[in-house]
Amino acid sequence: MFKVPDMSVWNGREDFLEGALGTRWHQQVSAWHEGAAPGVALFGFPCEQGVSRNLGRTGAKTGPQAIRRALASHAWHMTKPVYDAGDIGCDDCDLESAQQQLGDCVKRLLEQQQFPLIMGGGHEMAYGSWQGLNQFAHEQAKPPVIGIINFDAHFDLRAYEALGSSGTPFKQIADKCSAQNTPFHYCCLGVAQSSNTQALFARADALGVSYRLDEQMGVVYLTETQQQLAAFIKKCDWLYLTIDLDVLPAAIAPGVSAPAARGVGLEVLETLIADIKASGKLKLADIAELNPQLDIDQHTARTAARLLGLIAR
Ligand SMILES: N=CN[C@@H](CCC(=O)O)C(=O)O
Ligand SMILES: [Mn+2]
Ligand SMILES: [Mn+2]
Repeated sequence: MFKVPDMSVWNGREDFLEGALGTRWHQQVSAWHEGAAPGVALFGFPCEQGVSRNLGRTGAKTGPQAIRRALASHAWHMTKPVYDAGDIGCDDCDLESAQQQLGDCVKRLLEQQQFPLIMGGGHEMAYGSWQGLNQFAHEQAKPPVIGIINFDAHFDLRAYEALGSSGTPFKQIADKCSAQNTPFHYCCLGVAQSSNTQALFARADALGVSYRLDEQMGVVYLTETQQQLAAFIKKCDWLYLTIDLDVLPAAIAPGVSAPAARGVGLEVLETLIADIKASGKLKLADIAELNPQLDIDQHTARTAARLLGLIAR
C-alpha cells in the first residue's frame, strides 16, 4: 500500500562553510508533489513476497530505506531536481495488488514528466514497474516499442502457475506482451550458466531474448557487448533498465538473496549504463534485490546508491 515519503531518512553531514556548492543529496531531495518541475522521482518498493515465493533469502523489503540512507550523504552534482515520491509496500496486501499499484504510481510519474527510479525490494518489482510504462505507452497516439534491459545473473523467466515470484517477472511480461500483441524485446546481460537451468535457456531462445553470459562480459569483451546492446537498443523506442544487484560479484554485492560467484564488474556495468543513457531512450529504471540483512558494512547498499546516482545524472 502507498506510503508518503518519510523525509527523516534524508539527513547527514552538512558542510556549512562551503555554501551552496557544499551540499549533499539529503539537502536537495524534496518530497514529490503533483505539478513538480520535471526531474528524477525516487520511489520505493519495500516488498519481498516474490523472493519468499521463489524460496529465496528474505530481507529485501528494507532495501529501499537502506539505499536512501546510502544516497543521503552523496555529494550533490545533479543539475535537475530529485524527489522522493514514497513507497508501495506489500505488508497489507498481496503481491499482485502491490505490483499493480506500483504500476499506477510509475504511470502517474511518467505522465508528470518525471523519470521514475524505483528501489527494491525483490525483482518481482519489475512486473509492477513495466506495467506502469506499458500503460503509459498505450496512452500515446502511436505506442512506442518498449525494450527491457536487465542486468542479472538470472533470466527470471521461470514458469509459473497462478502466482508470480521474483523468478518470473519477465515471463509474466512476455505473456502480457503476447496477450496484447506487442513485441517482447528483452535483453538480459550477465547470465550465470550455473544459476539457470536448460529449461530457462530454451525459453530465452524461444522468446528471442538477447543475452550474454557473465563470462562473456569481462573488459576484453566490452566492445562486443556494447555492439550487442546497441543492436538491441536500435529496435526500441523506449527503454526500461532493471538492475538485479546479484549480477555483480559477491565481493561487491554480498547483500543479495543469490550472490554471484563470478558476476559482472562494476566498470563494465557502468560503461553499459552510460551507453543506455546516451541513447536518449531511457524512460524508467529500477534496482532490485538489495537485502540489508545479508549486507556487509553497507557494501551492496553503497554500490546500489552509486548506480542509482549514475542513472539519475
Ligand atoms: N530475482 C531472482 N531470481 C533468482 C533468485 C534466486 C534466489 O533468490 O535465490 C532465481 O529465480 O533463480
Ligand atoms: Mn538475479
Ligand atoms: Mn532478477
